[in-house]
Amino acid sequence: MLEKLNPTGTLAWQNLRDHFFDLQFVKMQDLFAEDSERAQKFHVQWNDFILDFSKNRITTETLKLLTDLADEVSLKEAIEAMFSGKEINETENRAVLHTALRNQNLNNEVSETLIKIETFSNQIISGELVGTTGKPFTDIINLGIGGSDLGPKMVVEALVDYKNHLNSHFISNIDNDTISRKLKSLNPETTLVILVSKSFGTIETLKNAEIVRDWLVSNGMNTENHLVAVSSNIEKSIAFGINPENIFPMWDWVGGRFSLWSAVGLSISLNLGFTNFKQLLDGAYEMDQHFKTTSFDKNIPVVLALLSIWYNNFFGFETEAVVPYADCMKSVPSYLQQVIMESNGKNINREGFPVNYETGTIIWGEVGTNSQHAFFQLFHQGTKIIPTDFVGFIEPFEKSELHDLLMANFFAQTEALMNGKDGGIFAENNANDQNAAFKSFRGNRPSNTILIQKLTPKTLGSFLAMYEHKTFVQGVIWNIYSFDQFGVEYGKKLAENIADEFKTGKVGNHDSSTRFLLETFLRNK
Ligand SMILES: O=P(O)(O)OC[C@H]1O[C@H](O)[C@H](O)[C@@H](O)[C@@H]1O
Repeated sequence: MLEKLNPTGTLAWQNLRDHFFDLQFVKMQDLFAEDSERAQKFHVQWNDFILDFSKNRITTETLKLLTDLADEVSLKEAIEAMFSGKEINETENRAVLHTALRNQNLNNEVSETLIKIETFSNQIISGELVGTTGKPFTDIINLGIGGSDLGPKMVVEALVDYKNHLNSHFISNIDNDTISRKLKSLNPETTLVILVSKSFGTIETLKNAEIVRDWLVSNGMNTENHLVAVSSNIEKSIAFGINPENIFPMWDWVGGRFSLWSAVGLSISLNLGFTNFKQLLDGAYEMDQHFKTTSFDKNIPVVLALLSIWYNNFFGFETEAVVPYADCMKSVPSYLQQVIMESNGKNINREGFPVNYETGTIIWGEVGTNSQHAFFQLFHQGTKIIPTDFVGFIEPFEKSELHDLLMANFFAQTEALMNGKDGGIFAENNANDQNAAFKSFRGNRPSNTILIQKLTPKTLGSFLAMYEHKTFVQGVIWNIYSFDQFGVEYGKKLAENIADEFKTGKVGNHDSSTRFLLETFLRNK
């Protein structure tokens, strides 16, 4: 399957370590001054994308050594193993084939499901399929959590300009106040509910589903007309009362956090129309081809992954940020948190031993310019360095001068982070200002600029696949399994035990802190 190679034992890693000692204090300002071709050397132009990665603490030698590392850990073979459906999710004995969902030449069940999604979406959007009382649907609730929520929610929000008349609602958490507030605002006659759960065993989704089912029934609705499910567990979906006709399948070879391309994206297709959903898949497919066939030094996901490894494993920068300059992309950071941190938050290598190097990066972010007015102070002058992906679009959905102002900020930030101001606190020209030390900053703070022509279903598809593949590359290099999530599952189990204790009112065997808290909760509720 995937090779089991400790990356720190490779020749490339040793070379990178030596190279790091030479480069650790290098200033990007000097690298730019020395080489007028730097931006030319360190950028990739592909389809509607430009990745400018020249504002990083790298030289040509760094990129060479990083791609050597990718070669030495057999990244090329790993990519082929994933795309060809080998069981690279070895801890769960599963293939990892979300890429097959965007390649319709491959798989019959995928094409059949796509046709089912298309037909159903058209019938709901046109009003051909109606609720129990004969009224067309106006509102769609997506009930799911984690990968069954974050992806579709983020896409529907990001592509708001492509949305049709249907109102979309996403309910994920088991917060009674949220769901009851939401249901009070909706008309059951015109509400369609999609239960999305790969396992059909996630307590949050099942509890919320029961509440919504009761709401429909108590309002005289026939649930067959209002409830559909997306799940790989057909039996449990039927047992819950979903008409088999209304079940959209998914498969164990699609991980939850990679599932928006499957029927989990049904709410995308309903809210944006099937044609746009298909465009999203096509964009991802094109990124898949780029990832599969392009040499590593020009391969966008690979370059992003290698840079992130350079900072995480050699400079020791623990977190990285993503800052999209488009309000509608505000859920992108939380979506990426699941993709990246659930995948690579692992400390056991593929041989089953603890790793002795850093793995999963911490990803966070917020839209620009809002983030500039919130946490960018620390980016510019804090003691920590946060490598940041700046994501911006050349064209807005509607032409406007306001967009130029937004993008002026976008470019200004990466420039300021790299160049700094007044040459740092010891610069001579600061001598006459007693506050000079506070006002100057050293710069040399790395960023990637991801400049995309326009936010469309297609470019969004490519953009999301780009981060999926970045995550995959990092897992391969770190010699960890990126496609299981046993940590999350353990937390679910403990919550179930405590919920049982609440039912009996008896606190079981816990550490003294947990016991104290549970007893206090039970006493005061
Ligand atoms: O789709 P479901 O089976 O309900 O799972 C929903 C979520 O559950 C857990 O949190 C997993 O760690 C996620 O990867 C998954 O997306």
